[in-house]
Amino acid sequence: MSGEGPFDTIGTVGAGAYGAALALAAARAGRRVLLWAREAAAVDAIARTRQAPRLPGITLPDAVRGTVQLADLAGCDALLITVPTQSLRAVCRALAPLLPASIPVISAAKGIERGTGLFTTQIIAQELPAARPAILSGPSFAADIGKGLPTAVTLAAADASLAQALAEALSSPAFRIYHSADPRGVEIGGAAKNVLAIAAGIAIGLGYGESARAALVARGFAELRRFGQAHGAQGETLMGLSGLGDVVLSCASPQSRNFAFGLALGQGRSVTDAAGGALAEGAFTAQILAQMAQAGGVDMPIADAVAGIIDGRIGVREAVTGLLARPLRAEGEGETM
Ligand SMILES: NC(=O)C1=CN([C@@H]2O[C@H](COP(=O)(O)OP(=O)(O)OC[C@H]3O[C@@H](n4cnc5c(N)ncnc54)[C@H](O)[C@@H]3O)[C@@H](O)[C@H]2O)C=CC1
Ligand SMILES: O=C(CO)COP(=O)(O)O
Repeated sequence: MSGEGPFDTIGTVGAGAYGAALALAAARAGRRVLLWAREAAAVDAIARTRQAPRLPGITLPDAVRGTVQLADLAGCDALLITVPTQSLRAVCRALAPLLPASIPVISAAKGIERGTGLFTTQIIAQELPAARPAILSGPSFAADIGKGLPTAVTLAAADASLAQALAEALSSPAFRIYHSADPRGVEIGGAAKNVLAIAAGIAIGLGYGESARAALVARGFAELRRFGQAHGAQGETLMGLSGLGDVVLSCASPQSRNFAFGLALGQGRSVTDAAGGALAEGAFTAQILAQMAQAGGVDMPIADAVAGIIDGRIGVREAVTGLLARPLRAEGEGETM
């Protein structure tokens, strides 16, 4: 026993696809859930139909209650924040005067903040200095969680006993949460895999085939590991669910919005309409990831190519030609993990 908890009531902040899915997962784990949404229409829909608008066809149990009042979250034992990375700071700032000290605040966003280069647990630490930040990440489509399909993710916090207690409180038979004391490793995997998924989508959209995709995924994962190593991530974290696991899922499935965004780019759609209104976190992270890599002397040609395409610095075919023209070298050169 860790002495943490009990985590009877969980607040989920953001009622998009993943917020609704994690609210449902927490309810299946036996928690009461308060689901905060910015949009009153989402809360109304949940009350009337028991369905969240962004997770259609999935019934939320009565243990999940919606609210538009941020202050209602003050009574929760832990929070799960599921708003996009670039909105996380604003949401934490609004929560700051409301939350009790030491409350665990778990980010489920997968990205890096533009302008600061901060990971999501660092944003939480800055804006909610009395809270205890954690991160939940790993291969898990909201729709799969919603349907109760088997899913496994990692929950990490600097305090290992907190990570374990939260993982136990939120796990259920079909939603298995492994725990870790390496939040940086977990959040790097989630952020970088989105950029790699865009690259994989581009390769398929261009018609380059499955062999090219496999090569890109393997070389992309080598980049992710180099970046992780430079930022103090543990090798086993990067090789685990939140790193390799999510790279495999997101680079292989058109269900991934990041992959679908890349696919549309490869098929000739413009950056402005390739996402089709869906959230592709990698489009917001690519540039800052490439900048951080460059500043730290980490070679990340695939992330750099994706950033160049999104910034309009380089065309899709030109970017791929550039990758293919790189000098051949020994596999594993410069990698020690
Ligand atoms: N959908 C999925 O399968 C998964 C999503 N994630 C991550 O979860 C995060 C959210 O993704 P989704 O829920 O899928 O996106 P979504 O687009 O379905 O929903 C995002 C929600 O955030 C809310 N929001 C945005 N800015 C806000 C702000 N400033 N204040 C308050 N609310 C705000 C929106 O109203 C919306 O309800 C992303 O970082 C994503 O990478 C992680 C794993 C799986
Ligand atoms: O992170 C995810 C699966 O683990 C969801 O991927 P997308 O955000 O690309 O849809």
